[in-house]
Amino acid sequence: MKTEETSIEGVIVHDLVSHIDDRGSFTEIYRETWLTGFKSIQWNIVTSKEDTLRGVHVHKDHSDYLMVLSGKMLLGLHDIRRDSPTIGTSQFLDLSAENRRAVSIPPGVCHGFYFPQAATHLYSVSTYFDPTDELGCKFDCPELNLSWPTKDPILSDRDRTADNYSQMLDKFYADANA
Ligand SMILES: Cc1cn([C@H]2C[C@H](O)[C@@H](COP(=O)(O)OP(=O)(O)O[C@H]3O[C@@H](C)C(=O)[C@@H](O)[C@H]3O)O2)c(=O)[nH]c1=O
Repeated sequence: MKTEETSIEGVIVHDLVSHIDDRGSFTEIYRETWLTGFKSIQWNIVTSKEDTLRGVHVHKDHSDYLMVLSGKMLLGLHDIRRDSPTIGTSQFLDLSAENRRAVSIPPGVCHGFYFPQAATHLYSVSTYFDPTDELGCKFDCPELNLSWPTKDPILSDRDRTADNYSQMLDKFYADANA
């Protein structure tokens, strides 16, 4: 397993190694000794229909470690941490069943998951689910500087009626006491 830094401090790409043989493949997806930056205490599996977008969300407490098991995900990232050298930086990463990349996302890095085709992803988190740690904004807020390849994706009610960017920042900094 090889890790790569990204243009956002603390977002790490883990290139997983697949062992392929006549039967299929075998891939280690997590070892406690890998530097995901946090201890995973909850694991989730999520299916999404074609043209679904989840997010954009940001967490004050928990980190995410995610990978795609089938299909593709365009992962949009945007840093709002006041103490980060990469505050304001945005980036897209491509994840797929084929490229076997796992990504660690720390608190304070906004993220949205877009699925151009039906997909299943697996992710772990560093704290148990807490709805009060689920801040976010509308996926197409211009301040995110993320040009999604969709204008009208399938969204949850929460994401469709989410805050605008400045409301999200106000809540994040108030909640984070940053
Ligand atoms: C996140 C979560 C949701 N749920 C429930 C709540 C709800 O009924 C259903 C769907 O939840 P949501 O609509 O919040 O799922 P979703 O919009 O996919 O939320 C996720 O989005 C991505 C972008 C992230 O950043 C994740 O951390 C998480 O916020 O599952 C749990 O039971 N446990 C959990 O850990």
